[in-house]
Amino acid sequence: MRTRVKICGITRVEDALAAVAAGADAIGLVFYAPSPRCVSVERAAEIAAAIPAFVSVVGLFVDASRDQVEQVLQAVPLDLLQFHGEEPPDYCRQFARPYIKAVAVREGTNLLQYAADYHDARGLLLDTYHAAMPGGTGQVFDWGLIPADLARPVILAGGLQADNVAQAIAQVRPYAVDVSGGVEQSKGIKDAARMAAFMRGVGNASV
Ligand SMILES: O=C(O)c1ccccc1NCC(=O)[C@H](O)[C@H](O)COP(=O)(O)O
Repeated sequence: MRTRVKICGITRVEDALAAVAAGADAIGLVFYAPSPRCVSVERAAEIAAAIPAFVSVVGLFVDASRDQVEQVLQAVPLDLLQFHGEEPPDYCRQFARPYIKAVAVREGTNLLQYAADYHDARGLLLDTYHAAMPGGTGQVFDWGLIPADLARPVILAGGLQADNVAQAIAQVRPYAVDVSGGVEQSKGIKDAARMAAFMRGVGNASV
């Protein structure tokens, strides 16, 4: 099965359409005010309305209040929620949407325990730990820290780009890969040629 691809941090309709044209399976919308990739609810609704059938729209939150998530859900037809902070399992499963849980990985992170705790997550998104940033770091982590027998689908993130994604897929064999900074021309502005090159990199992976 081809490795699925999510392109995260989309802020413009034209970038969303370019991601779809390049072959992305999902796009991510960031609802986290400190991020340079944060979108308003109005902009998110506009982007989501432009996405054709069979491409998923994922809403990313970082330790948001329940009310904030519900307000977004009322205005934006999200297919999936991505929780990118310290949200506990009961928080993640209270919404009428499936979710994926991001984990900031570093030496000592017990991924087997995360897989058990978030047993109903549709995937664990493994991203690079950074003391000051919850995500979008542009940095790779040590893929050797990922156990081979993780009980949830692995979505690999962190510093992926066209020239390392095939190696990442060959080594980790994730269900999906997630990219943001590696396909941008500047923060929040995607680059159509880089997205296409990234998709070619995924296609070149031997698994
Ligand atoms: O993108 C952000 O600014 C961001 C801010 C806070 C939490 C999460 C955020 N992004 C999540 C992601 O898009 C993933 O972490 C991303 O795929 C990995 O980013 P990158 O290393 O730039 O590819």
